[in-house]
Amino acid sequence: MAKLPNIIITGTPGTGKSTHCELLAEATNLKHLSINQVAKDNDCFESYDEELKSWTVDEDKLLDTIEDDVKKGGYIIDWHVCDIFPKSWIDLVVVLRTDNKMLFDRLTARSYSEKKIEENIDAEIMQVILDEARDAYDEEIVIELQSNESEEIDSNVERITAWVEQWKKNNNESED
Ligand SMILES: Nc1ncnc2c1ncn2[C@@H]1O[C@H](COP(=O)(O)OP(=O)(O)O)[C@@H](O)[C@H]1O
Repeated sequence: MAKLPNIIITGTPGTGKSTHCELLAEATNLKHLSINQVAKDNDCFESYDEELKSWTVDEDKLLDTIEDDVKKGGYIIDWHVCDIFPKSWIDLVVVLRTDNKMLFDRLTARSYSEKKIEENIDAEIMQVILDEARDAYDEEIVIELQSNESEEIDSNVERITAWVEQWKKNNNESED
């Protein structure tokens, strides 16, 4: 069977991860793996933060749950945490970035608490996730893409799709 790459689409909540992942899954034959959904379906939650109204994920259990599938390749991993996946699983890391004002509007529309909005906006300003991605993976596989306008969604998806096609050519030569 043809080999397929694994891609992480990451970014602060509201930057457009799930929107990009859905379109990318349609454009390629990779599968969208929403880590929030996997954690819910497999009871990978550890503790609940009342103030932030969010769950902490049991990362070991989560990795055990997805390991056999993801190691085969062909997944688009959708999560705001990017640095827990073993380097050997991952071929490309896309970090989505959004202007603070737009991100504020998107998070407000989600009716997040003031504290949760503030924490996320601060994280975006400090480029926390981009730095985590750069620390965890080789520099050349981490790309930063802007996600402010809807036209950018299309061009980002096109660009990543082209990357997938090239990866497939480079990694399945002997099967042609
Ligand atoms: N590049 C963009 N331009 C315009 N709207 C966007 C863009 N990216 C995301 N959105 C909108 O922002 C909201 C959050 O997007 P979503 O994909 O759910 O983000 P995430 O999965 O990162 O939390 C959605 O309403 C989506 O339509």
